[in-house]
Amino acid sequence: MNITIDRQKGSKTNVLGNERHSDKKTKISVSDLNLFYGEKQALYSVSLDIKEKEVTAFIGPSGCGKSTFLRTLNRMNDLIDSVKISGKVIIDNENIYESSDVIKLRTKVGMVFQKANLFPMSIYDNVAYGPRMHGIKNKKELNKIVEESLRGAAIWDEVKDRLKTSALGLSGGQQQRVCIARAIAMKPDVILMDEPTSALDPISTLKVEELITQMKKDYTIIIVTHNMQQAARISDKTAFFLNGEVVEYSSTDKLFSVPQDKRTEDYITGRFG
Ligand SMILES: Nc1ncnc2c1ncn2[C@@H]1O[C@H](COP(=O)(O)OP(=O)(O)OP(=O)(O)O)[C@@H](O)[C@H]1O
Repeated sequence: MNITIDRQKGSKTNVLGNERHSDKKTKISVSDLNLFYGEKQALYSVSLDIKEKEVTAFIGPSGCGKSTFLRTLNRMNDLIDSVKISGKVIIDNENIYESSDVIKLRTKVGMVFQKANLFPMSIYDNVAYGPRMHGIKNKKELNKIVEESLRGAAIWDEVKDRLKTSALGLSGGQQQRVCIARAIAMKPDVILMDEPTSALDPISTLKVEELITQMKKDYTIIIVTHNMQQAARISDKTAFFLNGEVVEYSSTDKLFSVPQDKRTEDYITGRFG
């Protein structure tokens, strides 16, 4: 496969991968992270830093640990009994595995899944759900959060006249943007996205990609994708995973134009995976 780097406006790196804006703060620092499902090791000594207000993409063949790693960043793997984790994940100077406040963590680090998973309720109630659970009852305040979140997810104009109708009546692409609005409503710093466009048609995919590019001015975004063109289009940094290890991690331009590792080159040129 030939990867053409078709960067959208706002690219922060040049072709050689030299950062033009290297002043960004590290938001997440992962060191020596190992993860086991029972006896089976799924992540091997993963260490990487993620900068704030950038888009970071994880690519790699099926089963290489991308989603597992993504889920370590807001402790979603805690929900699986057999999981054992060692190593550190530091977000804003705090090791998230040493803090007991998982609810606070998942508010700060929101998540959008592969398939839109809206509740069978109105568009309004879907977006207001999280804030209500956090005790916000004031109607005016909720209206403001719902509008701001839907605007932030670039779907306000499409749904503003049908906020009280079922969210499940929207198209798949619209539903996915409402899911993004639902994540935004919790005012996170970081949004994890696990293959958010894999169930969408090309036009909806493009809308979500444009949205991600706009959102990075406010959020740190980490996306798992099978689509290398997508990683090339929207991410600032890319990590290539293989068999539970990070083989290569660099600016997206550099990784796709001058990969340093033969395995990365083989993968991005379609020799395997
Ligand atoms: N809940 C689980 N219990 C046991 N093993 C699991 C579980 N989830 C994932 N695994 C295993 O861990 C490894 C990594 O899986 P993971 O889903 O993280 O890979 P991935 O790169 O995201 O794959 P894909 O691209 O197909 O989604 C695989 O071998 C998988 O079978």
